[in-house]
Amino acid sequence: MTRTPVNVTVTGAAGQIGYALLFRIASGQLLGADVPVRLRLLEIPQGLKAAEGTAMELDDCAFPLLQGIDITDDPNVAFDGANVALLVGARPRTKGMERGDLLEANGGIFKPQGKAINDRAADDIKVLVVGNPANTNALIAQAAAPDVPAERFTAMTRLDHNRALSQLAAKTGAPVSEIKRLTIWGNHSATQYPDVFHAEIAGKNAAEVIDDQAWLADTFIPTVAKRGAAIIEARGASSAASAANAAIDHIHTWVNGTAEGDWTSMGIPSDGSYGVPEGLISSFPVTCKGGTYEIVQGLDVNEFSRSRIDASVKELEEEREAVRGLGLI
Ligand SMILES: NC(=O)c1ccc[n+]([C@@H]2O[C@H](COP(=O)([O-])OP(=O)(O)OC[C@H]3O[C@@H](n4cnc5c(N)ncnc54)[C@H](O)[C@@H]3O)[C@@H](O)[C@H]2O)c1
Ligand SMILES: O=C(O)C[C@H](O)C(=O)O
Repeated sequence: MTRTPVNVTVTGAAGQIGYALLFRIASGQLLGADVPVRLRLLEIPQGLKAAEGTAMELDDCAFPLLQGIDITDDPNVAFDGANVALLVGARPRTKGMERGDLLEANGGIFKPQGKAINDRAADDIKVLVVGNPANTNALIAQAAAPDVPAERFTAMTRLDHNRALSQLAAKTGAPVSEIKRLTIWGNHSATQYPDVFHAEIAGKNAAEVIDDQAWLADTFIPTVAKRGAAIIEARGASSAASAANAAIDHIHTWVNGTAEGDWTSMGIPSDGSYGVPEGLISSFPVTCKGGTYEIVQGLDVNEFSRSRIDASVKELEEEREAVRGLGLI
C-alpha cells in the first residue's frame, strides 16, 4: 500500500463508544476501503491500560488498512499530525452536579484539546465532538484553536438524524433508504427539533404522507429528542454502538459527500442562516462535497418549526453565555 495513512485521533478511546468505534475505523468504514489509517488513542492515565487492551484486539484483527496505533495521555502527542479528530471522551454528569459544574469540568478537557489541535494537528484537520454537551464542548475547543478555520469544528447530531429516519420508517412503512432531506435543528439535547416539513418519503412530502400533526408534535418529536434518555433508562448506560455508528456516518459524509438530492444534519458554526446567531454551534441541514459542507439555504420555516428552532437556539445561547462566564471561550 503506497498511500499515506490518514491520522485519526480518538479521545476517550477506552470508553464504550471508543470500543464500538475503533474497529470500524480500522476496517475502513470511516474513510473508505482503500484509505489506510493510523490510530492515535487519547485517554486519561487511568484509561491507558484498557486502551492498550483494545489496541491488542485491534492488532488481533489484522486489519489490512491499519498502519499503526499510538496510545497516549498527552493531547500534544495524540493530535500531532491529526487529520481527523473524534472527541469522544468527556466528563459525564454525576449526582449532585450542577450544569455549570459540568460545563466547567468539560472546559478542563476541551480547552486543552482545542489548544493541542491548534498547535499540532495537520492543516486539513476535521474535528467531530461527540462528548456531551457536544455543541458547547465543540465551541470550547474551537475557541482554543484560533489558527484552525472555525468550520472544522463540528458537533454530532447525526445520531438524532438517524433516530428520526428510523422513527419515520416505522411510522410509514417506507424503507429508510426512501427517506430524504430530514433535518435536525439546534442542540444535541432534549430541545433539538427534528423537522419533517422539507423531508421526502419516496419522493413525496413527508408531512403530507404522515398527515398527522398530533403524532408529529406529541410522539415523533419527543421520541427522537428524548431517545438518548430512553436508551440510558433501558440499557443502564448511554448509547454506544449507535453513537459510534453516527460518528462514522458524520465523518464519512463530510469527507465523501452527501448523495445527490439529499442532505444530512451536522452541528456546525452558524453563519447567521435561519436566524441562528453567528458562531453558535447549532445543527443545520447541510450538503457535503469535496470535504466541505454548506448549509442548505432557502427553506421556508413555518411557525411550528420557528418556535422549536428558537427554543433550542436559546438553550445554545445560554450554554455559550455560561462558558463565556467561566472564561472558557
Ligand atoms: N452526541 C451524541 O449523539 C452522543 C451520543 C452518545 C453519547 N454521547 C456522549 O459521548 C461521551 C462518551 O460516551 P461513552 O459512553 O463512551 O462514555 P464512557 O464513560 O464509556 O467513556 C468515556 C471515556 O473518556 C475518557 N476520558 C475522560 N476524560 C478524558 C480526557 N480528558 N481525555 C481523554 N479521554 C478522556 C474516560 O477515561 C473514558 O474511558 C459522553 O459524553 C456521552 O454523553 C454523545
Ligand atoms: O449520553 C447521553 O446523555 C445521551 C446521548 O447523548 C444520546 O443521545 O444517546
